[in-house]
Amino acid sequence: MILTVDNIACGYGAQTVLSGVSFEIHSGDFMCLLGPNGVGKTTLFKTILRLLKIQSGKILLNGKNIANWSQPQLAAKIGYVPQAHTPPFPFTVLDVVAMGRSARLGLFGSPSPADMKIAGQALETLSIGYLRSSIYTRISGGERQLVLIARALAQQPEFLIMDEPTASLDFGNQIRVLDYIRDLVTKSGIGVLMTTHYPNHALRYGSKVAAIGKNGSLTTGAPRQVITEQYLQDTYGVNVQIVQLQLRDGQVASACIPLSTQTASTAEKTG
Ligand SMILES: Nc1ncnc2c1ncn2[C@@H]1O[C@H](COP(=O)(O)OP(=O)(O)OP(=O)(O)O)[C@@H](O)[C@H]1O
Repeated sequence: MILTVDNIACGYGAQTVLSGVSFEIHSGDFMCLLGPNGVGKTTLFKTILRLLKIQSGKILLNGKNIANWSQPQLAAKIGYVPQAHTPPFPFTVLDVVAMGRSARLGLFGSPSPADMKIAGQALETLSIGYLRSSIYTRISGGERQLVLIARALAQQPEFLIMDEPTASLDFGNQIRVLDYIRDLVTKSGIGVLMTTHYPNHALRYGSKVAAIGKNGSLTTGAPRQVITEQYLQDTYGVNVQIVQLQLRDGQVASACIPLSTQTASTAEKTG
């Protein structure tokens, strides 16, 4: 299965946020999307999910334009993990996760016992089965994020679009969730597109990276080719060094170390 974003422009009303965006995600890809605050990552996601009207260009699944697909049709293929939010109604965690099943059923479909079982399994997979009867509005922000991931998994999609899924997680849960997503990609062949503000997450976990620069231009490729010291300096205005390390298990990994908030050129002038 291939998700193709073909030269799209997206935004709000007459205002264009991003244009000329093209990339492909294949089953088994773990693509990390990097870019500064406010550049348009969430806008792009909402456009792919057809929550926002596309301004121009095409989005294709296996070569088929999804422009006229119904939401349940799309939900059977693409799951979405939004940034954690507090909903107005105090649903139980299990009900929230079961909504992932309802997304596939349409507006009037209600989840069957089999759907509730899949929802319960999604909670167990993320080791949060103990939260199933808790009220969603009364759990922590990190727990809510895990519940939203479980909801997307219950949808059993072929692609998963995740908007900063680790943003409110503690260090341990960040690594557990990223490990879990990588396993899911490797074992089940699902394709993932995930935003992160951490270049190290993209270097360590991404099989591909799409990086949006300050001017809205998008570069895609292998993590080490796209995440360069120059990209990070130009985009975020920080002086960084990317180092290669041999890990205890023999693997070689790259990591990005911030040196200071001065750009390289400022550092040269003042140093
Ligand atoms: N509902 C909206 N109506 C009009 N403009 C919006 C709306 N939502 C976002 N924007 C604008 O669109 C631009 C892109 O916002 P978006 O949320 O896509 O950025 P982002 O890259 O996801 O940012 P962040 O990294 O901070 O989450 C911003 O300038 C924002 O102010």
